Amino acid sequence: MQERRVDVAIIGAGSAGLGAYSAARAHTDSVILIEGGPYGTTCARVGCMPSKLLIAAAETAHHVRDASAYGVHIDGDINVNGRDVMARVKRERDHFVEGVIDSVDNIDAEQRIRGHATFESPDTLLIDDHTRIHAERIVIATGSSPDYPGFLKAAGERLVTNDDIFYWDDLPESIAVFGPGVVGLELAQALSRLGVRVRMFGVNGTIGPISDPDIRDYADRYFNEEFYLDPEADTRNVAHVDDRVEVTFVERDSQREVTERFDYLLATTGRPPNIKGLDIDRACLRMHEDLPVFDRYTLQCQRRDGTPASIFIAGDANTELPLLHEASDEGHLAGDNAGRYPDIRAGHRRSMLTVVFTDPQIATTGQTWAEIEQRDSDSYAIGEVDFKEQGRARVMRQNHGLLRVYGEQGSGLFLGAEMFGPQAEHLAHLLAWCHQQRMTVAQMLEMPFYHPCLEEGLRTALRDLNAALRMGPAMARHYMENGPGS
Ligand SMILES: Cc1cc2nc3c(=O)[nH]c(=O)nc-3n(C[C@H](O)[C@H](O)[C@H](O)COP(=O)(O)OP(=O)(O)OC[C@H]3O[C@@H](n4cnc5c(N)ncnc54)[C@H](O)[C@@H]3O)c2cc1C
Ligand SMILES: NC(=O)c1ccc[n+]([C@@H]2O[C@H](COP(=O)([O-])OP(=O)(O)OC[C@H]3O[C@@H](n4cnc5c(N)ncnc54)[C@H](O)[C@@H]3O)[C@@H](O)[C@H]2O)c1
Repeated sequence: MQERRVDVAIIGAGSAGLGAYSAARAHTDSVILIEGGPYGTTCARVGCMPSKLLIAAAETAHHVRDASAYGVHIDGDINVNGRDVMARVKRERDHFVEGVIDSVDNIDAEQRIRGHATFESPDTLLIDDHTRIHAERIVIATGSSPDYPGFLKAAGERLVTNDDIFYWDDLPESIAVFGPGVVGLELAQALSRLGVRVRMFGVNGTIGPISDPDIRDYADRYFNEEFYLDPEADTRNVAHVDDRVEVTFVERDSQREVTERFDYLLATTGRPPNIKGLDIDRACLRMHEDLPVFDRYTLQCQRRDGTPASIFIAGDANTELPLLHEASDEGHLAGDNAGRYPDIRAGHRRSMLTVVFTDPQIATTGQTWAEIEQRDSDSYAIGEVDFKEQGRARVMRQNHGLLRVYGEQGSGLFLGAEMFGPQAEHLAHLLAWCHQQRMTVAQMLEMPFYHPCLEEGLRTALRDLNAALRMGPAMARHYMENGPGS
């Protein structure tokens, strides 16, 4: 067994771990980055990037199919070639992975090590059975992994997760998707638009990160126009039959028990943090529901007696906001604090922003409806816009969706928003920036709004909210002052 002594050890060379490495290096050369799996990060290999590549192909197929509605007729059959689709997904994915691997290659070989890390004590890590690392400070940046309930294992080899599908050479004919969360919705709609027969099953009625019931119901109706989605499914059986998957379920509308066969069962039922495999009990940390207790501003964990530990936790591993930009921010913060320990600093945390790349997109920012409705009912107000009559959305045949904005009575502060709407990624950024600047709804309405743009829909929702806050005039219907459809 080799023995090493370092100032800072970082477990995991994903997006958070790489950020932690560069921040810790600003304080000391005595840093080691430990990776137990392949280099390349979850985001580039099996996450953000390949999923967006598959969605890009699906959007293209969708636009081509929709072209005749504009009078643009594409003669002949539209042929989605699954092998070509997957070849591009993998080629571009590999390009992104190579970029990450290049940056890892630039790290001094002495400062990185391959192998699975476990705690031997609060300041000692074992790397497989070949190295013992004594580290003054440790950053846990081990990410998360797909997990699924036991009954899905009956699908045998036909059970797949996001770790598998971006290695496919071709598209399947059919797929049953369990879990209408963020991963599931993006993949189910993309596969459906690429011609795959999709059925999607949930358990508790939730759809993605939407907590606002009006938006959830809208999204439920909309997705069901494209593919079968039952967010509260009654699944009776899953079996592996003739090298396919057989799912028996109660069909949503007919309430009949139906048995259908699929090529694959895709489990997108959540991604718990990679904490269990760390022998975390030997780190002697204070735990809550199997996770180390940590401070979100410093990412520092606590010892069992409640005093600060020299262990930090960043990225999906801490489960707070399992998103790429948060993993990267948290990695830098944890690495900086591990480097400067014990003189640690509170880091800047941004306003919450999530985007789901379905069509229409789902986005949330600031406080969610679930947080808002915890308040006294007379302390907030809600404004909304339905995109059905929104001018630019109608021009683009993207006039579907609902945007709801929340504001504080008395102060007029903008509190947050949830939306299911066209190009919501852009509207959500504007709203997140206003939220972080702590703007009032009235201040937001003082900003320029170009015509004809989707942002005019946002202005309608803000005017509606300002009126509900009793800080602006009541909404006028068919108000044409700002141009048609605004
Ligand atoms: C299909 C999919 C689509 C996504 N799309 C988006 C998106 O569009 N936008 C967005 O913001 N986010 C998206 N995400 C989420 C985003 O990918 C993650 O939040 C982000 O990659 C987390 O980074 P991380 O560094 O915490 O984890 P990772 O990148 O997973 O890094 C953790 C690393 O730790 C290693 N490791 C684990 N345990 C050990 C151990 N004991 N010893 C040594 N090494 C270990 C792992 O091998 C891994 O390399 C998506 C996720 C998925 C699955
Ligand atoms: N666009 C993005 O930013 C993006 C894309 C993908 C993933 N991510 C990140 O990855 C995280 C993990 O995503 P995820 O979709 O794996 O998890 P998730 O927690 O978002 O969704 C899991 C879904 O599975 C459902 N579910 C649980 N048990 C089930 C069962 N037995 N049968 C059917 N459904 C069941 C849950 O109700 C939920 O809807 C997200 O929280 C997100 O932060 C982000």
